[in-house]
Amino acid sequence: MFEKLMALLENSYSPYSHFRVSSIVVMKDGKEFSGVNIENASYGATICAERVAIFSAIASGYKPYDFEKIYVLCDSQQIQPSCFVCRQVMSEMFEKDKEVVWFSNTGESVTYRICDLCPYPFGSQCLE
Ligand SMILES: O=c1ccn([C@H]2C[C@H](O)[C@@H](CO)O2)c(=O)[nH]1
Ligand SMILES: [Zn+2]
Repeated sequence: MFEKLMALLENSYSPYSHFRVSSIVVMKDGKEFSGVNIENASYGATICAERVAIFSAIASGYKPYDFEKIYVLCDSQQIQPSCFVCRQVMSEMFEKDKEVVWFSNTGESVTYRICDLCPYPFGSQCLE
């Protein structure tokens, strides 16, 4: 997975931050979807790699809880965390015991459960 994520970094469109991120989601049926961060001159229009990967799976017809695991690589020697917008999206799409793996560009990784990264999530129950 680390090698795939490193190769995927080449697709990152990050001319403003020069901070490249790649992500791969693995579905319960084994299918994989890729994402990279895609920036914009209107900075707020930027989207993170994690959400591109997750939304790509949804656009292909997958549903919430079809997701098994998400891998993320930041092009940094230190392991970097996903932002809280991505965590919010993960918490809606993944069951709470599923795992997120964050890699540095040296191949080091840490693994967390979604429920530990999103301890008090805003969810559909809040809208009832
Ligand atoms: O969870 C995150 C946080 C940031 N980025 C990207 C967005 C932007 O292009 C760059 C700097 O914030 O990193 C991600 O891809 N995922
Ligand atoms: Zn994010």
